[in-house]
Amino acid sequence: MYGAWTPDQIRAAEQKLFARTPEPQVMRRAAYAVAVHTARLLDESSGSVAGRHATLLVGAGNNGGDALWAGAFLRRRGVGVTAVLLSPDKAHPAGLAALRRAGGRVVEAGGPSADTAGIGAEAADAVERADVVVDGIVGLSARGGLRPTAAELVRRVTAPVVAVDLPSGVDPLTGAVDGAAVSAEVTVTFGGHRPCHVLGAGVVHSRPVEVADIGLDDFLGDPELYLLEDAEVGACWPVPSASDDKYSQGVVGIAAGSATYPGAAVLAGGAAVQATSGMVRYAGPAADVVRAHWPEVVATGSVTDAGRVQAWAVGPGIGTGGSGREVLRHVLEAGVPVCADADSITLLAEDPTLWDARDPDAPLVLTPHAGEFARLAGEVGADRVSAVREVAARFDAVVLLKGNTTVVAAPDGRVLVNSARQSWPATAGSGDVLTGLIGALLAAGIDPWAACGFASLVHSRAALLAATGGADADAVGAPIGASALLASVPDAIRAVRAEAL
Ligand SMILES: NC(=O)C1=CN([C@@H]2O[C@H](COP(=O)(O)OP(=O)(O)OC[C@H]3O[C@@H](n4cnc5c(N)ncnc54)[C@H](OP(=O)(O)O)[C@@H]3O)[C@@H](O)[C@H]2O)[C@@H](O)CC1
Ligand SMILES: [K+]
Repeated sequence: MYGAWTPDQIRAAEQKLFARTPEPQVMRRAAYAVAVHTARLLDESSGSVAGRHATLLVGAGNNGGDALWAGAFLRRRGVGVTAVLLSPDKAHPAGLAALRRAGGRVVEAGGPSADTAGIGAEAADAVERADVVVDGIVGLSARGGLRPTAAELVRRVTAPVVAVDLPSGVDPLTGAVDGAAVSAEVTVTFGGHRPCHVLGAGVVHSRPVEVADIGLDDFLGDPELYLLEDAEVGACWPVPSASDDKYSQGVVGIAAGSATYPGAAVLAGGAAVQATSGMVRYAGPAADVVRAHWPEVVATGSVTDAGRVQAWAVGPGIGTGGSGREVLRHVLEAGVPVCADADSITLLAEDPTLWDARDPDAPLVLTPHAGEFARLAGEVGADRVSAVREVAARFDAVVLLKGNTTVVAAPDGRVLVNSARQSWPATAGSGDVLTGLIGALLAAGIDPWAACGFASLVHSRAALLAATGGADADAVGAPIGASALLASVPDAIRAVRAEAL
């Protein structure tokens, strides 16, 4: 598990670090890491370092200071460096002096020669002939979208970009992008990830992210966001031991599907079958169809005669009418962990008396997509993390908000995110598979917050495997349906378990 810290948390840690290590020394360390990664990128993209040209886009604060110092270090490797100053009066004085001492060139972004878009001839030329661009426009103090001159310069960049701390134009806290934003080839950050590296559009704009050690770790404290790694999911994924039988590994009940929509039952039930070796019971009108697809499932027509289970997964395809309502009520009264998805979320939103059926001691997991979330608690908005955290606390439930970045909040405020690295899971029925996975993990006794994290990671890996045939997020893939995703679940589990060895 690793973390991401908010700009406020980073700043608080930074102040403590400065009491131990003088600020200029910290900046030089950060800038040195930027220079190392810039030289590496130059080497990779153009085959050499000395004799190449780096253009620094320099804003008004310390982010620009980092870029200027990095430019000074690059000069020592024989790189030609031009700094383009967006706010000449506010450019970091010590960084500017260091670059000039090292023989770097400094030009203004605008000035008397500016074209109709506000870009001076020298700046336009520096951006055009760069072999690499270092983005020091703005970092942790970014507010709103890029200003016009910065946005125009960014639009003109064609060379690979090293983003300092975060790609300019990406909101540091939410990862949202409003207008132009840098798309980095690599982002070099300091001490730990920022939320924008792991949320929303920020993931695509910043990756891969290199975290440089500048001594900040000692002061960071608990992160705002947690992220799981394949190896720990693999290490914790429940598999049978020598003493296990079908009951000891947890029995999950699937209450999904209908005569009109049997597919939801087949997908959710199939996911539960493949997630663990525990037993799967199905209860609902699609019993025959489920049996035909998954003979190992013990299927009955109604939740009232389903038998004992250690967890329920309820909702996909049950409808929002009276029968769906009674199914949900029965499941909520059962006193075992429940994963409520799809129609059950709509039912909870439309009929608040259903909450009264809930056993307060039994964990509840809600897995809405944005539309279901809006029905339950209003529009998500740009700050998805805060919105999900608030709803988790309000309903005393673990809430998993689906999306390209899945956000999972526990009632105590802990938030876990899973960045899918690609969008292949965005297909009909994919959510039903996720629900089955979570249900099986709940039945196996996994903590609900962790179960959501494990399931969403394996779910996104399965989608990637199904679409591309491998684990490379940048590989060429073909569109998949949920059945293909489901069929890749065992391979995805094997892959994460292999990482744990
Ligand atoms: N903590 C760490 O780990 C370390 C941090 N370090 C570095 O410090 C950086 C933070 O520096 P910082 O606080 O000086 O602010 P920064 O982000 O450079 O912004 C500067 C100014 O830009 C402006 N501006 C705002 N929004 C804008 C927009 N949308 N588009 C254009 N301009 C915009 C606004 O100025 P204004 O023009 O409004 O006066 C703002 O004040 C951090 O990211 C890291 O690189 C390392 O050196 C050491 C280790
Ligand atoms: K930046």
